[in-house]
Amino acid sequence: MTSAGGGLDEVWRDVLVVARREFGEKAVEQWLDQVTLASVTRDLATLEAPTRFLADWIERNFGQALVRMIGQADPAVRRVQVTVRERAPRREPSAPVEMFTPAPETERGLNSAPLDPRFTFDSFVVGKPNELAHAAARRVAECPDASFNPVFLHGGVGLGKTHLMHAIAAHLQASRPGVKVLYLSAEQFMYRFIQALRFRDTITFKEQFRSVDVLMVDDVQFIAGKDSTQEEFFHTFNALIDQKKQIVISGDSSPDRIEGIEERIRSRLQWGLVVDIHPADYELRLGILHSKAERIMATHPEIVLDPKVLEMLAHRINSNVRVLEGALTRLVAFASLVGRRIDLDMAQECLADLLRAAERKVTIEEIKRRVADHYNLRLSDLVSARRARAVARPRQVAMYLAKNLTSKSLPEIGRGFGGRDHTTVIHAVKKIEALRESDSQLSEDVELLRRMLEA
Ligand SMILES: Nc1ncnc2c1ncn2[C@@H]1O[C@H](COP(=O)(O)OP(=O)(O)OP(=O)(O)O)[C@@H](O)[C@H]1O
Repeated sequence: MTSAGGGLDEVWRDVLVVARREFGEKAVEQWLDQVTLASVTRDLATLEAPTRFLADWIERNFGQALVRMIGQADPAVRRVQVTVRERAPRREPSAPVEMFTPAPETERGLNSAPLDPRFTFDSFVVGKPNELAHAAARRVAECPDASFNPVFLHGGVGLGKTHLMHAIAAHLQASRPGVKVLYLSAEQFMYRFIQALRFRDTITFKEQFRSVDVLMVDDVQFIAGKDSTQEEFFHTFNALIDQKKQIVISGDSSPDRIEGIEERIRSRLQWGLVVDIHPADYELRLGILHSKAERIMATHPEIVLDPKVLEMLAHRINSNVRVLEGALTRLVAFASLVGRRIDLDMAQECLADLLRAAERKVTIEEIKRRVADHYNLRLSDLVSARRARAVARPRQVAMYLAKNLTSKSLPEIGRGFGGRDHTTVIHAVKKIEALRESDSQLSEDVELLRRMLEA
């Protein structure tokens, strides 16, 4: 028989007809449809499959049957080998820039989501709240030897998780171009998985994911409640861990707090190093603002910025870094449009809505919940008539916080605590103010609660 040409195609078509009868439509569709008969030389039939995984699988599981089936057309055939089909020249995996460019849908290669060039270690400001997360990220970026596996970064919205993930990927890309890094969001993981299901190409999907050296999945909470995606993620995760490949994952809360995630995944996510990015404190917020302002000034020398504005922003906007950054960007845009110097007046005027929203953020309900949690009380205790110290003191703390962290009036606060009179609220506020001077434990509790509520 010839080594190429129409004869081979016909033989293969006949083989598929027989295979359909023997193995069923589904098996043929899933495995053999992707294969071609490339040559028959003496007793050896050579098939070509698109991937190594598929080639091995077919040789192992269908080899004997295929010898028999091809043998019906050419009785000389005694052996079958399945090789990997050469594709059109692909991107060289070691070409760093290319690795991070999104690929066309049709391409079978493995591509990271694009990285934001601004998200590097150089531009990441380190402070107490994020120093552990930063150290873990640096460690993986400099030495992805899976000694902590997986590394799980978690924290609230806009605190720098994605920034650190991109920084790791960018660092690896620059320093170890031979290492295959795949960075993508959990949503993209799901999308690719669904595409693979749709085009009945889950084998390629599996093979691609299992061939990376470093897998980075951002916002893993996205797969919560999505059963098949979780299942697939679980298998990918295990396969990579078994091969000692580094995995880095980020989520909006620690693995034990992500709802809707299977227990076995939760426990796997906790295997390695779980690090928390805490909300930025005043110093870190100010540091980040200074760093961003310096970068802006470097490219906009015409902008004049009063340093007091940065202090005011760091003080008043404590929701998250993204909002803080947005405020600065808005100021700069405004200043360059109207040609004004950025001082306190201008900032208050330009950011009035944002500053008001930042103040309104904490609610009495949240305060009560946090305080009840902290002191191990029921929410109803805080609005009850009970006067025992174990309940009355936390209630006073909650009122004090409501006075300081919300713009509610004293009567409104009183109403929020079981319809108490505004004089009770004044008493509570004064009491806690005085106790903060003398009782360090109470002072620490209040500070901790304040920080948690402002985060
Ligand atoms: N320590 C930091 N130093 C400099 N910039 C920071 C820092 N932390 C956060 N940022 C900036 O804040 C913005 C939000 O950060 P990022 O997108 O990484 O947040 P995230 O934690 O991934 O949020 P989300 O949960 O919404 O995905 C980014 O522009 C990022 O550069």
